Order: sequence, then structure tokens, then C-alpha cells
Amino acid sequence: MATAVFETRTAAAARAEGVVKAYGSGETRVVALDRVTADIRQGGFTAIMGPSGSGKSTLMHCLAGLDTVTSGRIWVGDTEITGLKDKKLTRLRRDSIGFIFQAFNLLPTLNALENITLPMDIAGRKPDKEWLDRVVSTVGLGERLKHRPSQLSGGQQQRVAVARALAARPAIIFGDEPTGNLDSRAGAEVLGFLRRSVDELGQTIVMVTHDPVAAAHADRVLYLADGRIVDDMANPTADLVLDRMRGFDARGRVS
Ligand SMILES: Nc1ncnc2c1ncn2[C@@H]1O[C@H](COP(=O)(O)OP(=O)(O)OP(=O)(O)O)[C@@H](O)[C@H]1O
Repeated sequence: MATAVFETRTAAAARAEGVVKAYGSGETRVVALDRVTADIRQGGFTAIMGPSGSGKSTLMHCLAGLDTVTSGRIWVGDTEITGLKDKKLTRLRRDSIGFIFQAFNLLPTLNALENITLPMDIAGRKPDKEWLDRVVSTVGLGERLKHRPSQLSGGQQQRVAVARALAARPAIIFGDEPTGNLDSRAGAEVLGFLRRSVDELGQTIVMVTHDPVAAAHADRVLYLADGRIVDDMANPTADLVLDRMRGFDARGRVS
């Protein structure tokens, strides 16, 4: 019913409805997403897991408006992005979405603080000083703001990237293996900061990961296999996630 659907949409930070994403055509056609429907709850930390090639990155890219869908619909907040013209989509991405990638993507000539405020500088927006202070202290960078990336450890660089994503107060942050390049201690630190940003700043985060320990920091794990959502786990622990992954293994789903 119309009202119920409307309520679901407004409660979600992002939503995919019946999304199909196919690459190529004819014999080389690959269906990366096969009628995926998922809600990303506001203020939640969602991990997306699944075997290699199951469609995790494709789903994230479609939800973030970085890739178009073949059919189905995507919303970011209340805005349907499927069918949005380039200019509007670019603006929505800039204003509403933050990204954290495996490679930290910091500019080497800028110090930590300049890297954090760069997207806002480019957009011509003045950072909210109080918010910026809170973000910087949440990610524990207070002492390192004048350092350039080369003077920071990998974990600290990724914390700068986390702060950069948080600083603009995006409606949703997408992370693609954000701890993939870090050792387990630095990875745990960054995941701790992501968790705090959800708990203390109310941030919504969606993270693609292969790592059960990383997924255990989330409140929810969506499992993809062959382009479909095959499970939705609340309150994951590393052991539960590992068990679930072994379950897929036994059914021959892991490639
Ligand atoms: N640009 C593309 N052209 C053709 N096929 C693609 C393209 N991008 C992805 N695919 C295919 O779509 C499917 C899903 O890919 P995707 O990268 O989303 O998987 P993934 O779960 O993120 O994998 P991984 O864990 O290995 O990163 C795979 O079969 C992949 O080969």
C-alpha cells in the first residue's frame, strides 16, 4: 500500500528495489545483481559480504550512484537516483554520500587537516568548526593534523580518510574494503572509529568486506551469492559470520 511503502522509504538511508545489473550482452552477458531488494537503515552500520564475484562492489556502486542499474530502482534518502540526470546525480553524490576506499586516496602535498576539508573546499562549503573538532577527536587525530600523509602510518592515513568522509556530514558513507590495506591492529582501530561514528555521531555506514572480524563491527550483515541477497544477519559476531561463510562453502557457493 502506498502509505506503507512511503514510510519504508523515508526510514531508509538508501534502498534498492528489484535491482538488476547486467554487464555485456549475448553469450558474454553477466548478471552481477539479480533482483536485489534491500533497505539500508538510517544510523546503522551494514556490512556486505559474499564470495568473490557475488556482486558486492556492484551493489555498493549502484547504491552510491557510481554505476547505473539495468532495471529496478535506487533511492538515496527520499531521492530516487535511478533516472536522475548526471548533474543532479553528481550534486547528490557530493552532498549526501561519503566514500572510503581501500587505498586511502589522500593528496600527498596537503596536511591531514587540509585533506579532511578538501571536498568541502572544492564544493565551496565552509566546514562547521564544532563538527570538525568532534570528528577529529572521534577519529583521534588531534595531534596529527599538521602532518602530511607520508608522515603518518597506514592506519592514521585511513583515519584521515574516515574523517574526510565524516566531515561533510553525508547522509551515508560507503566503504569498499576500508581496512583491506591495513594490518589487523590498524584495521581494528579504523573499524573502532567507524563504529564510534555510528554510535556517537549517528552516521550511516555501508561497508563491503571479506573479513569476518571487520563485519563483526557492523550491526547487520547482508550476504550476497550469485548476485542475490541470500541472508541478512543482525548483531553479527566474527564466529557467527565465519560459520555462515562456511555454510555457503558447504553448498558450493564460494568460488
Ligand atoms: N565492468 C564489468 N564488466 C563485466 N563484468 C563485470 C564488470 N564488473 C563486474 N563484473 C562481473 O560482475 C560480477 C560481480 O562483480 P563484483 O565486482 O560486484 O563482485 P564482488 O562480490 O565485489 O567481488 P570481489 O569480492 O572479488 O571484489 C562478477 O562476475 C564480475 O566478473
